[in-house]
Amino acid sequence: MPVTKFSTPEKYKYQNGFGSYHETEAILGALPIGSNSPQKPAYGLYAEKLSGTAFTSPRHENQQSWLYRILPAASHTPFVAREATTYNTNPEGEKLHQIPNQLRWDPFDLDLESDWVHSLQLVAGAGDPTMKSGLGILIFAAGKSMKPDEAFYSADGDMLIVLQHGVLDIQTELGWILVRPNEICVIPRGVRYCVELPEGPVRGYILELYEGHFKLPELGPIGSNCLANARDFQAPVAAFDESPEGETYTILSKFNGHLFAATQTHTPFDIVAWHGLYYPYKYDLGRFNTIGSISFDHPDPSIFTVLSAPSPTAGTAIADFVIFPPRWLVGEDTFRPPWYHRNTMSEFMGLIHGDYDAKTGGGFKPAGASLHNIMSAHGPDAGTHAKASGAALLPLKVGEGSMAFMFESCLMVGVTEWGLKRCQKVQEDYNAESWVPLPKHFVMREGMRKVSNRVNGEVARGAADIGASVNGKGAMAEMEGKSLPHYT
Ligand SMILES: O=C(O)Cc1cc(O)ccc1O
Ligand SMILES: [Fe+2]
Repeated sequence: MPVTKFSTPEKYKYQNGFGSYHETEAILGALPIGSNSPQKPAYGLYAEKLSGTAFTSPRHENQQSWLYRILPAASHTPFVAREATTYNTNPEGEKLHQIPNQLRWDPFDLDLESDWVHSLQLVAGAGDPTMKSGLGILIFAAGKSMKPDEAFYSADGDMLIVLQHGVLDIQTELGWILVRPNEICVIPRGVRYCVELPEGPVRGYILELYEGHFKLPELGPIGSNCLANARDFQAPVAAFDESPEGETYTILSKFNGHLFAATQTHTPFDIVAWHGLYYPYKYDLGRFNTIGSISFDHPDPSIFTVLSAPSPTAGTAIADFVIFPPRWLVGEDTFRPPWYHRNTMSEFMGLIHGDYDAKTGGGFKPAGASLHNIMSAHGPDAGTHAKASGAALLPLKVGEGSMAFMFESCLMVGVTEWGLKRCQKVQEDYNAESWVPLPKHFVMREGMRKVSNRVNGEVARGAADIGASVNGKGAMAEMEGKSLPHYT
């Protein structure tokens, strides 16, 4: 018998705010007042708590929600393993390739045959969901809606979904979320959902965070606004279905990367009201208030951080989600693209649409990806360098119609067999196309003196000429009366 959905027209309503305590009811009076678990909740509903952090997690990190539903989530048959030999999104099950090479992938194919659950492919990862450590990077490409009698959840982590193509209409236990191009959404660990594809095939990237939760980055001297503003994050309002007699529903669980299924005779989408801090949300990347240098030099890309999942080390993220939106470049006497770089963090990049200003050679395409792992040298390709070092430095808008992004992690990211081989998208000529052609411009000419900076404690002449303070005094004095070129 086909499942009938009785969702209310609340489908496209949201409540705004990041980390806000939300409360919502689809029937007036369904939320208890002044207590969480009354002896008899209104309308015969059951109260159920969904904990996203330990009970004893400090107040500023504690995330949980109270749900008021027709039947508790526990009312189902035991889970049984499904597709045990074929389904694997687990870094432990796959042999991860830890390699120092720069990697770049051609666009991942659309897949018309798969639904959301079966479209998930682990491309890279670090850590282990059983230890709640690390992260997984997945690609999804689906062409079919999940069945209306199915719901899926991941016990492994919070999923940050970066949509590259299509539209996701996601029915979650806590309400509906419509994800459109240039929007992202986060579905927390354990929340059950069903993905419908109202406009055909979808494709994109997922960062699954096995530990902690995403936060807005600190703003430091930037002040109290800019980057992603809290009010632009949108959480669903409660919306529920009722289950007609005789229907069976399947709950699919991703548990340590493997798939399990249980059945129940009532819809999992039966939450009439909820309140709390643990809920799915979406964000339109177009609302990001991008900031940058208005004088000289290219700042660190951390100024483009949308969301950050901190590690216990201050300022060091298990994963940062960073975007490169359209923006003005006005830097004077500045090489404007990203500098050449080796990083203690790993950098996985993707492109939602348009071009990325560090790679103009055409090899980094929408729906493709790149990985510059820990200390893997990278930077602008030869063509970009030639163009940018000779360009007239007029104000320039870059990235018009573009959106590149980066998952940056303090962890060494391993690449799966699928990511390295089976997907057949790895570009063999990435280095050869990008950096090997870089010409050498330096020529040792007559009149250029090789000096050592410090000879018997005295400042060497060559260093003083460029204004370096070699012995902590003296050299800067020579600068007096001179100004740096960008202020002339
Ligand atoms: O393209 C990259 O590698 C990402 C990146 C962008 C930037 O503006 C500065 C540093 C950096 O790693
Ligand atoms: Fe980089």
